[in-house]
Amino acid sequence: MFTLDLVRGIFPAFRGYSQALMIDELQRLISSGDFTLANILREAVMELARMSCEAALDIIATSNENIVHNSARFLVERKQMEQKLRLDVPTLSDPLVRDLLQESDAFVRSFNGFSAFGVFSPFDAMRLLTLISEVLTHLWVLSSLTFGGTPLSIILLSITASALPSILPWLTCGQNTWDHSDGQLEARLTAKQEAMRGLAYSDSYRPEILLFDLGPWILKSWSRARKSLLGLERKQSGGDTSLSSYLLSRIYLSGMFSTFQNIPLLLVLHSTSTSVGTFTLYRNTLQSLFLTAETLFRTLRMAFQGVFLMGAFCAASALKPRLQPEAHSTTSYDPSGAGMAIDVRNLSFRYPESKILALSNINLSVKAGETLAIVGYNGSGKTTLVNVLLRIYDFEGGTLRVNGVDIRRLDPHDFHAHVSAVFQGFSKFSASVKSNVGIGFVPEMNSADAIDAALELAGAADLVRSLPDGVRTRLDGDELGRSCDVFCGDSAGSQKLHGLSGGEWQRIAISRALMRARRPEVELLVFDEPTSSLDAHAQKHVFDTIEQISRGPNGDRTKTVIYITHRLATARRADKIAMMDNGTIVEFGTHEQLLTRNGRYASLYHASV
Ligand SMILES: Nc1ncnc2c1ncn2[C@@H]1O[C@H](COP(=O)(O)OP(=O)(O)OP(=O)(O)O)[C@@H](O)[C@H]1O
Repeated sequence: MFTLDLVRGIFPAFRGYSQALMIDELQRLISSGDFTLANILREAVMELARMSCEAALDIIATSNENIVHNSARFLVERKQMEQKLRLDVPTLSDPLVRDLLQESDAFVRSFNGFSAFGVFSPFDAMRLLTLISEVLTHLWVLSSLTFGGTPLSIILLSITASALPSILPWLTCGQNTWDHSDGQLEARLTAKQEAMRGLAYSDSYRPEILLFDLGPWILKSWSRARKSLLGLERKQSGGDTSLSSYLLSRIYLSGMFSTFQNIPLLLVLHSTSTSVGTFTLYRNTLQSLFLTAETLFRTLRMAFQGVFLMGAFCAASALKPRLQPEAHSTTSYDPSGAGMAIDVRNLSFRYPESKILALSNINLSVKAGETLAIVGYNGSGKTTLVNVLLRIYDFEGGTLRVNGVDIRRLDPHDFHAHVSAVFQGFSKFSASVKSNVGIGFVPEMNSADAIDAALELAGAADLVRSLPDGVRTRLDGDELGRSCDVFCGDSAGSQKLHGLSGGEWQRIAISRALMRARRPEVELLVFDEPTSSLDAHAQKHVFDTIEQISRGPNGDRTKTVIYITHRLATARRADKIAMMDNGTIVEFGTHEQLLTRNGRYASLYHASV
């Protein structure tokens, strides 16, 4: 590629030189009176042959460059996506990391084309080579002409004529020559690719992406759309057209006609000894030199920015997720078969850039298979606590042990494989019911039986049956999901998005959690206000289901369950209750113990029943 790019830089000067020879030949034919159509045709055929050779070389260089460029683009973009999906919430909360990722993203996007986004990609460095070799050959041609005795008047006339066109582009706007064929497919692929990128970059979806381990699936879907899009772009840029039509398009017929435009001039000057070919070559070379030098200067300026952004990309690639333990201290989750035992001592937590602790002095102990209800006033820290327990956030002080092991020694991916949850701000994707539920357990995402079973357990089966297309009905999701179809295979044409009520969405989210909650390896189920929008019947159904799936075939508890609720009549079903206030657990015990204590829980309970 380096060699081809260097050689391509010589083409323009060579082209000008060849055309000058042709003009000189025409001048000689006219001067000598040997001016026949056959001779003219012979010259034209020779020029055509030269142009064909140049075009053939150009085709090889362009297609070679396209292949290398597209592969590099894909690899760099994929690495960026991979990196983004690997990073956890604490890492992404760091403003320095965010800045670094933004610069790294600018570097990745610079691969989309020369000077796109005003930045410089490594491929522009290749063009730098072409530009340098072009400038050098033009200079060489000019010096050989100048020292070959070209009259001063011709030099001055040439400089004036050459400077004008290089000023003109500043006064005019570029034309958009984008080909809109395949526009629909391109729009769909772009939407899919951007939606997947949106998912990877979204903060609001991140808890579910981490918990349900959606990273590999997002990366795969993005890769598929990206690859197709790159193929389409190649087709649009002429990469897939037939060789003959491409060859014709690369032959500069206009250049050839401009040669013939000189014929009247030749007729006027046929008696003088001045070579019109030399004059044309001089004028064209100067003109090209001006334009190339201008581009070279612009490209060099961008090179500095490019180097800086490449540094950011390398630094971002080396970032390590903060929750990832060091390899030497990592241990794997040891399932108890009876649920997850959780022990929290003096735990504290602070949101990034916050001065006050959101959680302080948290102490609680839940035995394997027990049910814990977390209750308390708004803003008391309930959601924050479960997010720390779910390893979405790291804690600042204290200890958190699961099955007797320090949670900081567990790989978050390993830990999350044993957990299922419904988050308070669960994601609402503008996608089919099937996809919205299926992402709860990606390996069974396409299993109709698994999805039906999850819907049945969550009490959402009747709701889905009443939808126009059953599980294939596309739902009207939240902001990101609404802007485009985020799931591969969901693009059922222009099917209208179907809206759901808050309670109906909640059932979908519960079904999503139940996709994996039933699995034997899952030992902890967390529900953050799972039934806040459900009617009394639906609420009972959900809690009966949770009770049912948390027990094995012989009725023994096999999963620990934690749920947040404002309905204290529901909380009393739990083995233990944690009453939270102002970021800490102020009361902890069974329903009866807390009532006997006649504290804050008792007063809240009496107020609610
Ligand atoms: N991302 C955040 N950054 C900074 N502070 C936050 C953030 N999220 C929550 N907080 C603060 O942490 C405290 C606890 O919030 P949390 O959502 O855990 O309360 P909660 O008990 O779940 O409330 P609710 O019952 O209303 O759901 C609140 O004061 C809240 O403002």
